[in-house]
Amino acid sequence: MTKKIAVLGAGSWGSILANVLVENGHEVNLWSNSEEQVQELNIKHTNEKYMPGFKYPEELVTTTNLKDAVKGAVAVLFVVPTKVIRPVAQQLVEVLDELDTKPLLIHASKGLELGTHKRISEVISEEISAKHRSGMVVLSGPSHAEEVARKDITLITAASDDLLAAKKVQNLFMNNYLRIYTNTDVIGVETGAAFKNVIALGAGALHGLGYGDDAKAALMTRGLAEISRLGVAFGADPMTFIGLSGVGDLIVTCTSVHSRNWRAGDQLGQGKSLEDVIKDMGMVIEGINTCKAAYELAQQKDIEMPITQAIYNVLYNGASIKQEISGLMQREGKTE
Ligand SMILES: NC(=O)C1=CN([C@@H]2O[C@H](COP(=O)(O)OP(=O)(O)OC[C@H]3O[C@@H](n4cnc5c(N)ncnc54)[C@H](OP(=O)(O)O)[C@@H]3O)[C@@H](O)[C@H]2O)C=CC1
Ligand SMILES: O=C(CO)COP(=O)(O)O
Repeated sequence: MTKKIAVLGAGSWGSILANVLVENGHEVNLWSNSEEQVQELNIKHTNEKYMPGFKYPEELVTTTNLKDAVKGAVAVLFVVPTKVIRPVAQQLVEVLDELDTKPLLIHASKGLELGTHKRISEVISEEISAKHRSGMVVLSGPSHAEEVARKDITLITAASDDLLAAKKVQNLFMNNYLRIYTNTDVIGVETGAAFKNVIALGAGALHGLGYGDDAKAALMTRGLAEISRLGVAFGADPMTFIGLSGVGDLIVTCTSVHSRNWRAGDQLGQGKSLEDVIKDMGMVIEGINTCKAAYELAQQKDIEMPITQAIYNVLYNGASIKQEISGLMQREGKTE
């Protein structure tokens, strides 16, 4: 049955998830913060900055008016960078109050809020109370917009404390190339999604420096140990980290040329400055802020996270990547 859905964020992932929903027969309003992008999407049905060469369906409606986008929507999907989740939620709650509606809220972003270290669903729930929403679901897992755009096979997770709400999201998004699994470990799914971006920066850096597959496997394996350690300290179920939003997303982000985090690390490894990497990427590199949040949390909770600390030193203290790798290798011998 056709449902009206609002998608907030017209970047690579937001616009492609909106495309999936249109293909699944839903009425979709995509909210953008740029009048120029709205014109491009509504008239030419393209989004050259974020998804070059892709043709969007004519049925997709893009607008800068949040109220128009949300009016009548049974679900609202956040797909904006983590750093603007709170201000966007603050804008949305005003509109929901005015419209007096209570949609299902979904988010597909990956990160932790800087400063508070809160998970994205926590930030949204803080700004939009139960009075203005009918549920909160996290959509996450190994998925690059570029591959979903060409209908490659992709499997992801819909996580919620409320299994019925997760099942609704499963039904909205599932089709013959996108398969959704439900999950009730929201903390595990969100922390796995956030922290894998930090390790992906490291995987890219190893590639940029010319290291091989042994080093990549080592980083991913010991990186997963750090992700699980910190996630469990948040209250996650350790088993979640061997699922799609854990090792699944770690694999795709540490090995794919589509990953902005991997590409950023690769360029750092080749000697480009962080400032230039950010400027030239033109898209969000979530791992940079998440690394700071993860580093601070590890310090606060006294959790051993040597790889995260090394990446933090490179990003925030101007340390040399080679020296950090050497420091990691010279640590005293450990039991696995
Ligand atoms: N790309 C992917 O394959 C995947 C991405 N994700 C996650 O999805 C989230 C979004 O990523 P992605 O779409 O790739 O990012 P992009 O950098 O491609 O796009 C971000 C979009 O958000 C918009 N935006 C930024 N600030 C605001 C604001 N205040 N109000 C409204 N819109 C705003 C940007 O607009 P502007 O052009 O004005 O900057 C841009 O359209 C991230 O957390 C990412 O980790 C998850 C899975 C896959
Ligand atoms: O989360 C992603 C893949 O699952 C996208 O990763 P990047 O943000 O590094 O492109």
